[in-house]
Amino acid sequence: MDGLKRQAAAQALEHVQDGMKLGLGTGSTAKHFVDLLGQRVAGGLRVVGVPTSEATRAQAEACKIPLTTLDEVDRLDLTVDGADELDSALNLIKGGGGALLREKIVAAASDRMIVIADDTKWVDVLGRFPLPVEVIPFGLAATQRAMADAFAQSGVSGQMGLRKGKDGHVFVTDGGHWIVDAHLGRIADAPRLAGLLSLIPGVVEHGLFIGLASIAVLAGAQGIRVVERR
Ligand SMILES: O=C[C@H](O)[C@H](O)[C@H](O)COP(=O)(O)O
Repeated sequence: MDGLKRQAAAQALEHVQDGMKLGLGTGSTAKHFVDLLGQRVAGGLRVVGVPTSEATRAQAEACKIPLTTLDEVDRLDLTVDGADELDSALNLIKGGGGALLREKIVAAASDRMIVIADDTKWVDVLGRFPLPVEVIPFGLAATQRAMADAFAQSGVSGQMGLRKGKDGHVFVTDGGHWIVDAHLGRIADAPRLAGLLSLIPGVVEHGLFIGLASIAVLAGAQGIRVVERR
């Protein structure tokens, strides 16, 4: 699986040109991209990157990739990031690693977003992967009740769980928030659910990325498949 992730990352690297401003994704697939990009930078490629997490920042610094921020640059040319699930409309579930908020800010500030993944992430309908929703700790129960209402209005239901870290404590995001994972199974109308979740005051951001990805590079046993958003 790791080999497939690296193949997808290598293919995405072909879209990178000298002088580009890049969004650098987070997760085990994006990690390959940052690693390969670092090799190109060492070979003379000139780019600047905006990392989508503290983990990616640390990796990029170790690879000597020049970094910037969204305060210093206007738009980014391209973001390359992984996904937990994607469908044929190139709508995504992201946030399995807890980086969804910065990932979405960076993707939204980019002219293009390329999603890199092994082809097990490709699904007919989003939702088998639990949907991460980043929330403010204050008023958690009220936020979860509002989330349950949003689920009902968009025709889905399921258990919600507050994410815990490996140490058993509540997982805290880079932004200091918590994550509720919603086990919905099948999200028939992801754009509608995305809109409803965005209206809830205690929800900082959710892991549905609607209309942000322009290209998906999927690596599988049969080779690489490139899908463009219609
Ligand atoms: O928060 C994490 C990100 O959204 C990741 O891009 C996503 O979880 C996919 O990660 P991986 O490439 O490790 O499967």
